[in-house]
Amino acid sequence: RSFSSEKDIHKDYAVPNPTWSEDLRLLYEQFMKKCEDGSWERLPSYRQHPAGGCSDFQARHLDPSAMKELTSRARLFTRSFEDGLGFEYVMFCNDAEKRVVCILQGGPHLQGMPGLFHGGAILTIIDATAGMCAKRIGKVVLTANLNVNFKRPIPLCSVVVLNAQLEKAEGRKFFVSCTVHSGDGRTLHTEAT
Ligand SMILES: CCCCCC/C=C\CCCCCCCC(=O)SCCNC(=O)CCNC(=O)[C@H](O)C(C)(C)COP(=O)(O)OP(=O)(O)OC[C@H]1O[C@@H](n2cnc3c(N)ncnc32)[C@H](O)[C@@H]1OP(=O)(O)O
Repeated sequence: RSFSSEKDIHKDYAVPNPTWSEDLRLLYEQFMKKCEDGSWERLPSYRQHPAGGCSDFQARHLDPSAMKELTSRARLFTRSFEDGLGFEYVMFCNDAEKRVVCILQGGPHLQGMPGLFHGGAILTIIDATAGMCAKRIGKVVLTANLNVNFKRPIPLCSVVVLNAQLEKAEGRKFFVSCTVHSGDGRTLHTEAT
């Protein structure tokens, strides 16, 4: 049985839904404004992304017969929650500045310590944002190394802003830094490379 209907799999989830808080909506509108002159671009997001450009990689790492069966059931991890319960987010990229920003509201199913965002969930969205920043340049990217400093806990269901910046490219290696700030920009919660 597939986990999602065809309709859900092909829906773009990087748009507001009724579970979004006022804070997330406001940030979304601010970034959509920045997209108007073409410097920033909103990145659509699906439960299953097409494997375009990955076929060589898949052939090298995956068993083709298992792959066929898996494909119908697979979902992007960050899009595998019901609306409002997990990661509610939208990414925006600025290719000239080699930056990707992710605005995120972490839902109640991402709890670690009571009332706080789970550290693994924070790492997940950092990995996805920094990975997307590298993927704007590389075709297929894998994380080789992820260093993180958790500076201040993130209250569950609050809104945060991730800022990923490509620092340098060395052959096929990309070095990306990423910070997580509170929605109002006052608190640095996490920094990673
Ligand atoms: C088109 C599809 C769209 C899909 C939907 C889009 C949605 C999101 C967008 C992207 C988001 C992605 C974010 C998620 C990314 C992940 O989490 S991937 C999963 C976790 N990672 C892995 O499973 C990787 C496992 N590791 C490997 O496969 C390999 O180790 C490697 C590929 C990383 C490297 O191996 P290899 O290719 O054999 O290279 P090496 O010769 O070993 O090394 C090359 C250079 O890299 C340096 N290096 C290797 N490992 C590390 C490390 N851990 N730390 C630092 N540096 C490392 C190594 O020293 C070599 O450097 P030099 O060339 O010698 O300078």
